[in-house]
Amino acid sequence: MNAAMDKMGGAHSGRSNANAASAAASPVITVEDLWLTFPGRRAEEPIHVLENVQFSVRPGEFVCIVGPSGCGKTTLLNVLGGFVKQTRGTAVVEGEAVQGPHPSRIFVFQENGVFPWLTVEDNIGFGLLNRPKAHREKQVRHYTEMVGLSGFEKAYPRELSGGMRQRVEIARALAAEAHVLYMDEPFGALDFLTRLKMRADLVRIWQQEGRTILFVTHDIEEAVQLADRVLVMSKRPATIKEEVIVDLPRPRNLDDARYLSVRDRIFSIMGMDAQGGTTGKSH
Ligand SMILES: Nc1ncnc2c1ncn2[C@@H]1O[C@H](COP(=O)(O)OP(=O)(O)OP(=O)(O)O)[C@@H](O)[C@H]1O
Repeated sequence: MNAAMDKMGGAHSGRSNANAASAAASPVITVEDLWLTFPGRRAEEPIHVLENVQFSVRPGEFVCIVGPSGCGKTTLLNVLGGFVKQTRGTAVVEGEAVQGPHPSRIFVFQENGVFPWLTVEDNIGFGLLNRPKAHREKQVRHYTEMVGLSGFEKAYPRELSGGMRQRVEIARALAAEAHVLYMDEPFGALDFLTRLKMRADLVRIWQQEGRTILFVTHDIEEAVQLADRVLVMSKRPATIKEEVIVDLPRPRNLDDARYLSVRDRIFSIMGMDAQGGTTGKSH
């Protein structure tokens, strides 16, 4: 067991009973000694993106990944989703080494994930086309309501706001019974108020559903608002520099001194202050 894994073990102490139960279960995601280099095109040098990345995620956990722009956050999700093959190391999801995309692991991207030619209900039911009609309809009704889109079932994406389109994507992922949701800056294109609302709604939905979420964001405040645990990546070639447990009750109060303290700790790990300035040191 390496130092990063050791830290994870130590971090479990003092967590709630529910989290303690989750901690006892086998991890749903295990990444060990993961390296990835993209070959250089023509005369370009190869790009070393990931270096000795290791972490694990327990069932039902909400884990955020933050790190400097371009460090490899999306690439890491792409490896876990089976879209990109690592150069070395292992990525195991639900007990199986990742070999390629899998229907029970679903991506929610920043935008343009919904099918513009399908209505809201057909988008949400898309992952259930091979299931009996009655089951599909029940799931679609349930998740349409859960994400607050009742009344918009027959609307097309062009008739919806950006936040509503993201709700369709989230509902589609949940309806398809994805065990693991990979979310890559899903709220990055939304305005500030919509983003705040979407975060609160996502936490509520996650609490009801108990799915495992791995969520990439640039936004440290967003990570601290959402996550059980934040993995802080270093600059490229990226590794997990540190992981920070966010042991705060939900919904989280953004003025709470404990929230601000966790947030500032992550800024400090990244060598920044909360105003976006650099501190000149990172640990
Ligand atoms: N398919 C690819 N081929 C070659 N290089 C790639 C490929 N995909 C990503 N890269 C490079 O890998 C590095 C990491 O990219 P990635 O998109 O994973 O970073 P990121 O941390 O998600 O960035 P951001 O925070 O800006 O979204 C970048 O230098 C990028 O140019």
